[in-house]
Amino acid sequence: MTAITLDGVKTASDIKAELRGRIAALRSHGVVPGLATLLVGNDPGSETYVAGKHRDCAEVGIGSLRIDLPGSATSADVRAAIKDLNNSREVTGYIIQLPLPVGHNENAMLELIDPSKDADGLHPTNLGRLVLGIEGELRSPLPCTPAGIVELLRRYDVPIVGKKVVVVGRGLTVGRPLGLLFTRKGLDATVTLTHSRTVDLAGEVRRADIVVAAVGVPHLIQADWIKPGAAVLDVGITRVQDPLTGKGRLTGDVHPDVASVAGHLSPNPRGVGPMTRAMLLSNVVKAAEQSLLA
Ligand SMILES: Nc1nc2c(c(=O)[nH]1)N[C@@H](CN(C=O)c1ccc(C(=O)N[C@@H](CCC(=O)O)C(=O)O)cc1)CN2
Repeated sequence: MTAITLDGVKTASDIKAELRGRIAALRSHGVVPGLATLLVGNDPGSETYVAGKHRDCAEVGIGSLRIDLPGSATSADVRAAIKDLNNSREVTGYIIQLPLPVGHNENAMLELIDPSKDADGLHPTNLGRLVLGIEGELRSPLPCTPAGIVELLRRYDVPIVGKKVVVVGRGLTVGRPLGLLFTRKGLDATVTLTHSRTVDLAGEVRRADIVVAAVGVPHLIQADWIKPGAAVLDVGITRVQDPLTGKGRLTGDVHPDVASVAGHLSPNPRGVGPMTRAMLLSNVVKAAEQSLLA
C-alpha cells in the first residue's frame, strides 16, 4: 500500500484561487486587505517564510508591508515596531515572524499586538477565544498551521469526528492550539498531546488514526509506529547540510517508509507548510470581510 499524498501545494493553490474572488469582491466595496510582517534577525528559514508570505499576498491581490529589524535589535526596538504597527492606519493586520532571536521574550511581544490586528491568531485574546470555542460575530483568527492541517484533512475527506489524534510536539504555533481545534464541537476528535517527556511515544502513536508530527526531529516517526491506514501529517522541518554537496536540504519528522503503512501522508516540504501560508491569507481576507460587516 502507498499512502495517498495530502498535497499542500495543490490545495493551497485551490484556496488561493477561491480567495482571489473574495478579494475582488472586497475591492469592489473599496476594501483592500493588507498584511504586514515583522521579522527580526536573519534566520534563513524565517527569511524564506516571510518572503513566501509577501509573494502569496502579491499573487492574490493583498497589499503587503515588510518590516525587517536587524539581529542586533533590542527588545525596546521590537516593542517600538509593534507599537507603530498597532497605530498605523494603513496596516489592518500583521504577524511577528517566530522564532524571535534568543534574548527576546516571544510571549511578551505577542501580547503587545492589538488583538484586532493579529493575523496569526497567536495573541492571548485570540487563543483564549479558541479555548472558549467562540464562533460567530466574534470569530477570531485561528493559528495558521493548525487551521491548515484541519483544512487539508477536510479537503481530502479524511474523517476526523470521533477519531484518535496524536499530536507530537506542544509548541505554540502547532501542537497546543491544534489540540484545542481538534476537540472543538464539530471536529470532535479525541486528542493526545505528546511531548519530550511522554513515556512510550511509539505506543501512543500506534493507537492514532491521525498523527501530527511537529517537533523538528528528523525521521523520528517510524513506519512500525503507524497504525495501517492512519493519516500522517509531517509538520516539523529541519534544515540539514548535505556533507557531500554542502547544499541545504529539508528533512521532516516522518521517516519515508511511513508511506507504505499510512493511508494518507502529507509530505514535507510541500504539505502543511504551503497550507500555513494559505491560511494566513484566509485570515487576512476574513478580517477584511468582517470589517465590512462591522
Ligand atoms: N508568526 C508565525 N511564525 C511562525 C509560524 C506561524 O504560523 N506564524 N509558523 C512557522 C513558519 N511558517 C510560517 O510562518 C511557515 C513554515 C513553512 C512554510 C512552507 O511553505 N514551507 C515549505 C518549505 C519552504 C522552505 O523551508 O524552503 C514547504 O513546507 O513546502 C511556510 C510558512 C514558524 N514560525
